[in-house]
Amino acid sequence: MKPYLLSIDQGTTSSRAIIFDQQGNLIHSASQEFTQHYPQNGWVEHDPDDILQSVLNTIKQTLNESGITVAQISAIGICNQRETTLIWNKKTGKTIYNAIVWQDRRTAQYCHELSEQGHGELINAKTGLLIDAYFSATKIRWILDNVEGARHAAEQGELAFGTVDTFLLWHLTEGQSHFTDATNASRTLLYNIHTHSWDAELLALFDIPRSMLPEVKNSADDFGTCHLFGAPLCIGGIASDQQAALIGQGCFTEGMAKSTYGTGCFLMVNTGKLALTSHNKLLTTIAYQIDGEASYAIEGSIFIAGAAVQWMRDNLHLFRCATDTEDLLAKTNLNHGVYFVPALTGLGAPYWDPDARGAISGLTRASGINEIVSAGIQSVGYQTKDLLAAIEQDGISIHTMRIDGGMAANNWFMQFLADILAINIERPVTVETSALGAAYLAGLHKGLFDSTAHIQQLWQAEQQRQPQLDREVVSALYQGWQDAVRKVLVCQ
Ligand SMILES: Nc1ncnc2c1ncn2[C@@H]1O[C@H](COP(=O)(O)OP(=O)(O)O)[C@@H](O)[C@H]1O
Ligand SMILES: O=P(O)(O)OC[C@H](O)CO
Repeated sequence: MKPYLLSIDQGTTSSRAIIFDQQGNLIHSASQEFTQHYPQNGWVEHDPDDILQSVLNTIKQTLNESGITVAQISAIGICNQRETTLIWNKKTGKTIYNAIVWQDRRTAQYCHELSEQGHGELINAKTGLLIDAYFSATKIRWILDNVEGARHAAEQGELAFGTVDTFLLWHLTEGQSHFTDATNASRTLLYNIHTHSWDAELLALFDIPRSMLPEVKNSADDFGTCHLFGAPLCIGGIASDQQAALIGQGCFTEGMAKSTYGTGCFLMVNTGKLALTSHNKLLTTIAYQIDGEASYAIEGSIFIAGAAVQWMRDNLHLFRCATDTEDLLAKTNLNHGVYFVPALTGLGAPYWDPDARGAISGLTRASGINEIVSAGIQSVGYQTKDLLAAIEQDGISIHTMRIDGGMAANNWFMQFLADILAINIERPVTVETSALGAAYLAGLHKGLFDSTAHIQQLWQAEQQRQPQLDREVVSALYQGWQDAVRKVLVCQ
């Protein structure tokens, strides 16, 4: 009997290994943070060894602590921070450069040139994405152009590229599997989301050899076998973390929405079989691919959400622990007039301004720590409202949104979201939704779940919040936010 699923959630700031049962209950988890490297202004890197070791450590820890044996695990699911780019030697498995993280802005100038040259429309039509340093392609190109000998080695077919899923898979299968899934492929700027293939024209544009790229599979598929933990373990599911959260939140029906509040915030709406094109700078992306059939989502991506809380904690030392913010917020009126625009790594959707930088405005002699912290947390709600407005302008209306991620644990924030967005907000019992989504995919592959409808029924609300704040108050607060954002924008 193999009643459990093991999920790996390799995120931006930490790695987690979580064991779930077949009802989607979290049985045991282990997590490990790792170091962020900021070698230059706007650059963000991870040591590939930290990524790998933290994953292996947490798997061992969760197995040891839970007492669950490998023989009781049906399959592994992997979900991962998206877009982050790694390149390694196919023979040795050794990476040739650090992982360039999704937040890294080093290729912003090159992206600007591509836009100036008029490539935006073609790229958007094929990939559903916009030209931005966020995605993998320009990071791959940067490594090939800046690491000595890399381009030559790539042209000789000696190098492999992967997003974090592919990198982990390579090591978990000891070099046997060079695969990714359609959701991860859809974040590279190289994958045609309509023809479901790596796009020759885009590979030529970015000057990236085809031989580096992994084979693209379904999100629930046979990704290989891991022999590292004493007995063979099938790897049966892979999805990028935000798409995995959509799955873990049971958002399989067209129009269902989730928003994940981790380092950044990623709001996704399932658009079913329709790859809807946004006219408001949202992304079109593959939500999941099962049995050869892709479902799509429209997405708004905010680069700094929980990271603003982290920054206020670590750089300004305004509180000791993220959970302390709730007490502080409970004591603070909403109408303090302070706005914090957390453009610490530029602004994502719907502004896409890599050169915008953060600002705190509206300070008076009455302002203090409480007001600044409140402004920081409110900024995540306002940014979500910016996304919701763009989604509505694209013709989609949302009445309920399911939330998850570290910051979703904050009850004050949850109520503020309901108020400022004027929609219902729901939080599930299992907030580790990305890991859960990856586990579900692995379970689907193994036949533990017979359909996505089966998975959808497992979702349970832990808390629901309705809007309470007066509309005029909401409108005045949001107006103040829009004024504050205008002041930091560089690309108008
Ligand atoms: N109670 C809280 N209130 C506000 N923010 C929080 C709270 N708990 C955690 N966070 C924020 O959530 C983030 C961690 O969420 P997580 O989902 O683990 O992120 P990631 O997967 O990006 O590493 C941190 O940036 C942290 O500041
Ligand atoms: O690791 P997270 O949870 O911050 O998610 C990061 C996103 O996948 C970036 O696109």
